[in-house]
Amino acid sequence: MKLYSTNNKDLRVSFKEAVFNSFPIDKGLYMPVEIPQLSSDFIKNIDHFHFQEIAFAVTQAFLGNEIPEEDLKKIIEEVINFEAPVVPLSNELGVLELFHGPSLAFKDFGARFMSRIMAYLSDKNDKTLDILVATSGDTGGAVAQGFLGVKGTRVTILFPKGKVSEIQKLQLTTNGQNIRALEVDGTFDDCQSMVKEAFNDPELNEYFNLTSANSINISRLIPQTFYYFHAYAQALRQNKKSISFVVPSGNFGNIGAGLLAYKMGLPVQHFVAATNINDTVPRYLQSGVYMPKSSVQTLSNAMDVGNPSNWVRIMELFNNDLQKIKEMVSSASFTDEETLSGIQELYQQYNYIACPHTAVAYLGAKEICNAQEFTIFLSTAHPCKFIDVYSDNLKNEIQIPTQVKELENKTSLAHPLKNEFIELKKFLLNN
Ligand SMILES: N[C@@H](CCOP(=O)(O)O)C(=O)O
Repeated sequence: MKLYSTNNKDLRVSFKEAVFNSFPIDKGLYMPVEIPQLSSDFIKNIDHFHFQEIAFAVTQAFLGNEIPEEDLKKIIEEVINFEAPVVPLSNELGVLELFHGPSLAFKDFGARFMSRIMAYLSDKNDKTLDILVATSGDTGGAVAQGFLGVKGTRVTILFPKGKVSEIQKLQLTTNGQNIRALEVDGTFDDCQSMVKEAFNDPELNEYFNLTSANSINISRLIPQTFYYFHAYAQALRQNKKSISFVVPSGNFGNIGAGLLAYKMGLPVQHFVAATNINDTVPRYLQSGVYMPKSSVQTLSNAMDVGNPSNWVRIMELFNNDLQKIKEMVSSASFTDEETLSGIQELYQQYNYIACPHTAVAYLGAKEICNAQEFTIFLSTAHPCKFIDVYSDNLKNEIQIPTQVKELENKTSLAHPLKNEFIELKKFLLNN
């Protein structure tokens, strides 16, 4: 698999280089030179395959023989060891639950795949791999779980002070071992831009073997395509042939993966990117002017992103043709008040308890849902991660999984960091 940079179409790097360097020096993002196509036979019969088989076929389409079949199968079996069910709510509406992994968020797919791929591809004699990750809430916990105790790696998580939920904070800050957390006095966008700056800093690159575990890294995107194919397989089994996806969107890596799956041959009618009031993309699709804004805090905190990294990849998938994008993707934003009514409505109408991000996706789904097709909205995190958002009657109904109960007795350790790149640099050089 060869990749180019969105800022330099002539550049060619290998998959291994893209995984370990993650962010091209020209500040673009890596994209596959060729989008692999899955055969129409495979797609037609996809309902005969189980999740791991689908994930294997998709990865092999990208990587060819770069990883021998037996080794790749083993990696996939380890990564995909939890379910991603499509739960039907009605004839027209289903919810794809992506929160059954260890950190209770969809980020587990990407983080688990990435940690196994990095361990497999790294040269044993390489110096420690320093993984930097910015999080608005969910990525950090998944990456911590994915890399905890992985030899030869050290993870540094930057998160915005006071802007993640209590459970998310515990997931980020109680791991110890090779995982450390920096509590930044700023927003997620500040954390993300500090991390990006680190990749372009000559001194840091001389001392450290730096890479990213955010969705700017292409190895996060590949595994996030798996569940779109698997959802389609499940829809076929439920006799639904025409489907659309509604994706709660922050950094746009999740919907980016869905659109990649579509470009690989997955039959999808339409995508909706549902956002909270951090609405850079909905505004862009409406006005044609791309104007990122500083992110603001909302109840769906993992989507508090003002400058979504992956939008450039989506543009690239459609040859930067805004009209073509609009034919396939629409976008809508919702306030916190609407999100809370979405949560209530889902509970009252379907007896379903959704996290705030999922509720935003549900509101987006309501806008396009129709009798001719099956609309699947993605549920990206378990509601227990946002327990303070719910009214008492709902709170009491939320089952708390063991991994969350276990967090309660752990000690939280985070290093405070001013919102300045030089502070991050000093921390990295001195610790
Ligand atoms: N929603 C994210 C923000 C980072 O996004 P990523 O997909 O690039 O890792 C989070 O929960 O941290």
